Amino acid sequence: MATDSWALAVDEQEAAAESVSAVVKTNANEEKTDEEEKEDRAAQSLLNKLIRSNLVDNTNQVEVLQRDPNSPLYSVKSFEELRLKPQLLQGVYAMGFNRPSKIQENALPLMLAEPSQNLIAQSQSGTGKTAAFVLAMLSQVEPANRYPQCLCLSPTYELALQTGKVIEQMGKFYPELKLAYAVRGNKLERGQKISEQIVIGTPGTVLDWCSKLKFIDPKKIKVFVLDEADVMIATQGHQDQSIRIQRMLPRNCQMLLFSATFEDSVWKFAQKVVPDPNIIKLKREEETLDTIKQYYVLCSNRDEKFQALCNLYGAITIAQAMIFCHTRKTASWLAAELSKEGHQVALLSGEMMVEQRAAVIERFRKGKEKVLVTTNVCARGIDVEQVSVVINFDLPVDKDGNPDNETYLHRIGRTGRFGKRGLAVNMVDSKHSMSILSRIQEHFNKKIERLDTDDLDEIEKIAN
Ligand SMILES: Nc1ncnc2c1ncn2[C@@H]1O[C@H](COP(=O)(O)OP(=O)(O)OP(=O)(O)O)[C@@H](O)[C@H]1O
Repeated sequence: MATDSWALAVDEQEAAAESVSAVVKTNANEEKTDEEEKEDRAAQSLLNKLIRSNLVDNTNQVEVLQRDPNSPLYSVKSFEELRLKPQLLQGVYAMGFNRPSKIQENALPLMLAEPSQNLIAQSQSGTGKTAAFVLAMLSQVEPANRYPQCLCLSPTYELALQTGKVIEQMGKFYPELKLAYAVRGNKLERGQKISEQIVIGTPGTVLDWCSKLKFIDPKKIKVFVLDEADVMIATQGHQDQSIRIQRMLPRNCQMLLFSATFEDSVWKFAQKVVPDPNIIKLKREEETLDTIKQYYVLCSNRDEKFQALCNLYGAITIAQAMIFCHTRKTASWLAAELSKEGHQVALLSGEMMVEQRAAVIERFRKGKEKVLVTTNVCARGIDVEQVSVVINFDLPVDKDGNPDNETYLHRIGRTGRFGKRGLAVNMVDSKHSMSILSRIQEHFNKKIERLDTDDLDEIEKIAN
């Protein structure tokens, strides 16, 4: 154990603490993990929405499986071709959209077809799913009718608000159109009926409003949207509630389900809530290590790692860099030490509120800081395109201490589109982390070269 790294020791301490509480409260702990996972994914999703300034392009193939082979699906190249109502077209252009995104050009003709079609659609975050289903809802709603006709489920209050904003923006040329939020804390008087035409909310409250409290007549719903299905199913409760809501809707109600990822569990859930679906899948772009120069630096402890990082600092700050640590504690420590050395660094940490995190990322994106210190959990799913240097202050490992190859690839890989050159430096400070590095190297079959940070010529070499 003496040769093991500090990070490992921290890991072990944390794991030990976790197992103690697990023994004390097994069931509660399981629920908490579930809840934490949901919060983590929901926060991530919200963060992406807050920091996203435009559409994420995707050059990969779209897979379309149509329910009715006799109605060929052709994708549209312009919003005009969709024959949207004039107010909606106005709304779309007012938002600055010139043409449909890939998922929109495939999904919209299907969602707007007569008779109505059900759809399960998967496409990575930021590709225009929200705008797609908002257009579908707004196309079907009849503003003159003062009762809920479209129902949209979101995993959290904050995500519901974000979708609500899109509905408001896109529907702004329909002055009579109103939106209600079915979220905890939004209390209505008993016996009241909702007059808003679109209701967006979280499953628990929507279920109460449809059944117990009868604020909504589910039989009048024409379009049912289940957004962020992958985030939604991270909580068992949400799945059951969504299914119960779906069962109350009329048979001819259009059911639409959207998800950024499509693991088996999402697929199973999707099939339960969307009968006879058409399916559209847009694959995520593959990341590769082909254009990345990978190095490792051999150290014997955390202080040496810090020293090596300081030696490298001039070279890495030619571009923007992200430094990954295993724990929040290390990240905070490192950011503080770098600041003491006079370096301007930003810290992105799990303790921060989502809004604070979004602000940190925004500043970094604008180049206000050149170095961002963070942990993996925090940075998962965040694409900061201009980052070309990644330092693994701690190598990515899974819960069992094995190499986490997927995270390694995600941290330093590049998609075809951003195929610029990049640099990755891995800090190794024990036999254990050396063995992790070897396994990562073997897994990707890509050589990771040794770098001596005391050798100025070598540092010069990597900087160019
Ligand atoms: N056709 C378009 N043209 C230009 N911008 C668009 C278009 N459609 C959507 N956008 C913009 O692109 C960004 C991402 O879109 P959107 O939020 O709909 O993606 P999403 O796939 O729903 O993401 P998530 O999975 O995070 O919910 C938003 O800022 C949105 O305003």
